[in-house]
Amino acid sequence: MTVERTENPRAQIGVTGLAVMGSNIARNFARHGHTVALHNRSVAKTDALLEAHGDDGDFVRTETIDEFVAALQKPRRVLVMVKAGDATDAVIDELAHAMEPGDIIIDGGNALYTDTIRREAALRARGLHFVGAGISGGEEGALNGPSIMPGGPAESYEALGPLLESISAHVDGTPCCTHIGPDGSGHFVKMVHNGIEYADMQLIGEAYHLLRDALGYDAPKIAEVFSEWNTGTLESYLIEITADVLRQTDASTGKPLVDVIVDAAEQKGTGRWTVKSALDLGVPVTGIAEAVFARALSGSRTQRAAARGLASGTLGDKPTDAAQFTEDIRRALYASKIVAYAQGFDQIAAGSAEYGWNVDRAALATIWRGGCIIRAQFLNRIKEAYDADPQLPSLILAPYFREAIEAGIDSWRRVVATATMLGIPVPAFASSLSYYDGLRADRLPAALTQGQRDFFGAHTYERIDADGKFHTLWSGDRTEVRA
Ligand SMILES: NC(=O)C1=CN([C@@H]2O[C@H](COP(=O)(O)OP(=O)(O)OC[C@H]3O[C@@H](n4cnc5c(N)ncnc54)[C@H](OP(=O)(O)O)[C@@H]3O)[C@@H](O)[C@H]2O)C=CC1
Ligand SMILES: O=C(CO)[C@H](O)[C@H](O)COP(=O)(O)O
Repeated sequence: MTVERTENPRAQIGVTGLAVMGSNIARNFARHGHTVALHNRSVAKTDALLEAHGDDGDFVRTETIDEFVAALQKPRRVLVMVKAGDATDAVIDELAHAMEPGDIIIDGGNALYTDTIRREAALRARGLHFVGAGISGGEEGALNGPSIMPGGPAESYEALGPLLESISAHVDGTPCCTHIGPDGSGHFVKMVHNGIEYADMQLIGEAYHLLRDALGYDAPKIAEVFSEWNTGTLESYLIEITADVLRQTDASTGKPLVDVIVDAAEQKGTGRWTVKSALDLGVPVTGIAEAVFARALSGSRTQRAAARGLASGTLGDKPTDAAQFTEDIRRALYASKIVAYAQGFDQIAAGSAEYGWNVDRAALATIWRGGCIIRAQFLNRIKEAYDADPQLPSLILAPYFREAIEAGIDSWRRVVATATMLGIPVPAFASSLSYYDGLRADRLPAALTQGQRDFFGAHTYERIDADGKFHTLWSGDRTEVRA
């Protein structure tokens, strides 16, 4: 370990923002043999990191931004890991004043992609390279290998890629880091990653709810079910940690921890951003939207307290074959999960087309196989599907996923019907099934919607048997005219 205040530019990378993520990524860089300059607004965090983990590698301690920048080899590379929003702008502004043309600023926080587009343009005008990099993996991933989604100029990736790839997770020898595309693309795909994370967590939550309230299983028993599921097609980080959380006993009460945690889910904003962006792009991300709304409903504590005891209507019988119903839930979870990922990848395709990013969905699935929160066995299947057909209109149409859904469709319907009859809310299971049924429908009721729009607003409609737009003279003689 070298801990010093120096003007010698010997650090290969600087990390500013040494909270949970930044401190662990700094240690990860150091453990991979890179000399790391450390900076944090309050020096206490820098010193705490050096005190506890200075032996991890070669660090350069700095207190001010000028000192920090002076410690870096040229072209200078600084990773910013601070709170998204105003704090990120403040730090970038301070760095930009101290850095020189050709230097690279990487924002590894959960920035809103439109902020990244703005920041990239502003810094480019000053000759600086700006890389908005989505980073996923939480505390453990940051230390041992996250999934990294860097956007920004391609030439920045040439200077940066090997460094970032060295600290990322690796699956089958392939780094979980690749250049995503220009400006805001890296943060856009990280945002959608988090949206999918929300949907996946909500689906797991609904499965847990059904096992608890439809089958009467306690938390340790449900943990066993999730552990068993983690040996099959559902194998994933989120299923694995679900079993761990359910197995945890609360020290003060002796009860399962999950039973003493308040049932009001919080959110920092990336799921909400995903849905807002999907609305703007016109992409139906129903699973993600239901997950965001389910968290909002859970957090509506006053309304929930007032509504407790409202009539349920006549409820149905609980399933009698627990093993069969458990298998139904597993299949419904897998089918719904396929829909959630399909919708997320559709949104990425739409964002990529809108902004001209040319995002490679197979490459993205490849780097999500390890390191990130949504890492899962079935990302290999997603990669294969986009490798086979990069223009695939929907993941659901790829042979593997089509067959997986067909194998689970009867279970999926039973689960949604049973949950409805038992009064157990399953918004993500139900909306995913409705999406699937909507997508495969021969004829949707949208024809009626178009007729109504034409009636009250002369908005016109298309006909199935002729080209062009038409309007019916609803307030006249009701004959049809070409619009
Ligand atoms: N936690 C997680 O699992 C993940 C987080 N992220 C993202 O990574 C980033 C860092 O996350 P995390 O490590 O949790 O830390 P936080 O989001 O809690 O941010 C804390 C850090 O931001 C610094 N900071 C806050 N305001 C300012 C400011 N105005 N000027 C300078 N520095 C400021 C703090 O400095 P000080 O110590 O002086 O207060 C501290 O270093 C965030 O954007 C987050 O969204 C991404 C993936 C996973
Ligand atoms: O980026 C992440 C993982 O990929 C974070 O863990 C994410 O911020 C958690 O989101 P939320 O607090 O909204 O549940």
